[in-house]
Amino acid sequence: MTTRLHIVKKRPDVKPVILEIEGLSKGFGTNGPAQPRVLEHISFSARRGEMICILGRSGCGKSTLLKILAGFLPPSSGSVRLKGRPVDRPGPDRCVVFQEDALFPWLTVRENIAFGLKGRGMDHRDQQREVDRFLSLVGLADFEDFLPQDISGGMKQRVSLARVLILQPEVLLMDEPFAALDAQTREEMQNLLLDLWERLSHTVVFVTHDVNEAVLLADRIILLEKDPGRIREDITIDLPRPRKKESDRYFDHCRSMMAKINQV
Ligand SMILES: Nc1ncnc2c1ncn2[C@@H]1O[C@H](COP(=O)(O)OP(=O)(O)OP(=O)(O)O)[C@@H](O)[C@H]1O
Repeated sequence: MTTRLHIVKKRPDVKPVILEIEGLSKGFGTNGPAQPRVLEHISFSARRGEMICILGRSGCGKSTLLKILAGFLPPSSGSVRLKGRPVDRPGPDRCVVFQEDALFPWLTVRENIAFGLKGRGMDHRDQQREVDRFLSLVGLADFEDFLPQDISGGMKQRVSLARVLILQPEVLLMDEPFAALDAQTREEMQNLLLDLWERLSHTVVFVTHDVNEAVLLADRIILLEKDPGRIREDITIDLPRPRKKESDRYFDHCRSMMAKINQV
């Protein structure tokens, strides 16, 4: 008797699309025919758990795009949908981290992280357990009683990350969150973000004008050109993780991306 071996090819682990941006344009002011559009015909989508970097020169509309995704600004035309639902206002399924920290100065590190959980109907003990988990995830367990004024810029950004991730958003929106930090702290924060992203599997849209940062972080880089802000290229970064900044492949990707950004 002969036995047949059926080799079943495993399907690649393709995650569902959760964020869809379609035909999005944005102008400010009167929007008359003479009014230039800041963003034009922006369309892309993000799969669950993807890390997407929006890369472009200053003034190309990166922050405007992020504010529209957050629901802080309406688009002039086009649509944003999250899990099929239109995004037309801020919501708990999207959280934003900005460059400048937005912590409550009168609350301790612990209270800042716990703040968003209030009113969510969570049992007090579960809340405290969750805060402990996030304090430890961002390495601030020993600083829980400190006020923001008594911790460094990098630590403030750790609190900012913890206080939004504890809310378990579908999408984390980040607008040049580490741009104001010194080089070493910035690298620590990039590694922390990657570590948290791998553990928590949220989708990230990260705005930056720093090519090295984009190549380090992104599954895909969406390169924007300016006047008007349009997608020049949607580039998959196929470098294995963890990425090593000293590797030849990382350096080659940065160089090629630098050449692309120099053309926009
Ligand atoms: N509320 C507003 N009213 C009018 N114009 C605006 C407004 N917000 C942004 N703009 C204009 O839109 C353009 C894009 O701004 P945006 O901040 O989105 O760019 P950016 O790529 O994030 O720049 P940067 O990297 O310098 O932060 C700029 O010309 C800016 O002046």
